[in-house]
Amino acid sequence: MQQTQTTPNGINVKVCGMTQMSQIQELAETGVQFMGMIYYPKSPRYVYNFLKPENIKAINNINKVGVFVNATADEVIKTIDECRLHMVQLHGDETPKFCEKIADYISVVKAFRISEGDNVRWRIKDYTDVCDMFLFDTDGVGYGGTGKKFSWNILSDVQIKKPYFLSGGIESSDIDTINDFMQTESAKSLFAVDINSKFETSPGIKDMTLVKEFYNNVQKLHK
Ligand SMILES: O=C(O)c1ccccc1N[C@@H]1O[C@H](COP(=O)(O)O)[C@@H](O)[C@H]1O
Repeated sequence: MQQTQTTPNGINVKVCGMTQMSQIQELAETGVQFMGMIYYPKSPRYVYNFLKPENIKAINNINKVGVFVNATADEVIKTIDECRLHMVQLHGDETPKFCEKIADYISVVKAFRISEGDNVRWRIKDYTDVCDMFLFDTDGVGYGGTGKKFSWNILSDVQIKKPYFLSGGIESSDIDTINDFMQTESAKSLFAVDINSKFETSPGIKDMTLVKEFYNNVQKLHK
């Protein structure tokens, strides 16, 4: 079976922090383009607390994104092979050199945890030539999955030359704001929205009714 096709004219959806095989299958059947699994042992969504590599490897009907935080290159590469990942999201303090090394093996999404007042242009500049995509999340305590809302206006006036994921505390009620954002210049390279903790009943367990409703609403949006 083929993994999910991405959306050419609208935007894609990534559901991150998946830990339940039945929910992963439900996502794939719904048509959701990307599902993320957290390979960070300190996260309550650490995927190996729930699933074995051989079970993850067997999933072949949705794009599988592995989320890592300051892992070694050996760990990342071993996991790519063990779980047959399609993409990795580097969500820690990885250097451009590290991203470049991993990009020799697989598509790399570099995540930036951004605070108010950050110079986004400066933060991304050394990564543009060594990554495939970017992801923008909110800075906060810990590395991610905090549910803290990202201020999308931080991206205005920044020319982002890579397709990017918008992330950080996105919830169902954001659909109109996403629509408005999609009409702006900043959304030219917007590739996907990334949802996580705001769609959970507990860490790693998604409210699938809420997820499907959000996905269906996003499919109706166009730039
Ligand atoms: O979800 C986690 O536990 C996590 C841990 C470490 C790094 C990243 C993590 N998740 C990523 O965080 C963003 C935002 O999530 P939220 O919407 O604020 O809950 C999301 O992209 C996940 O990929």
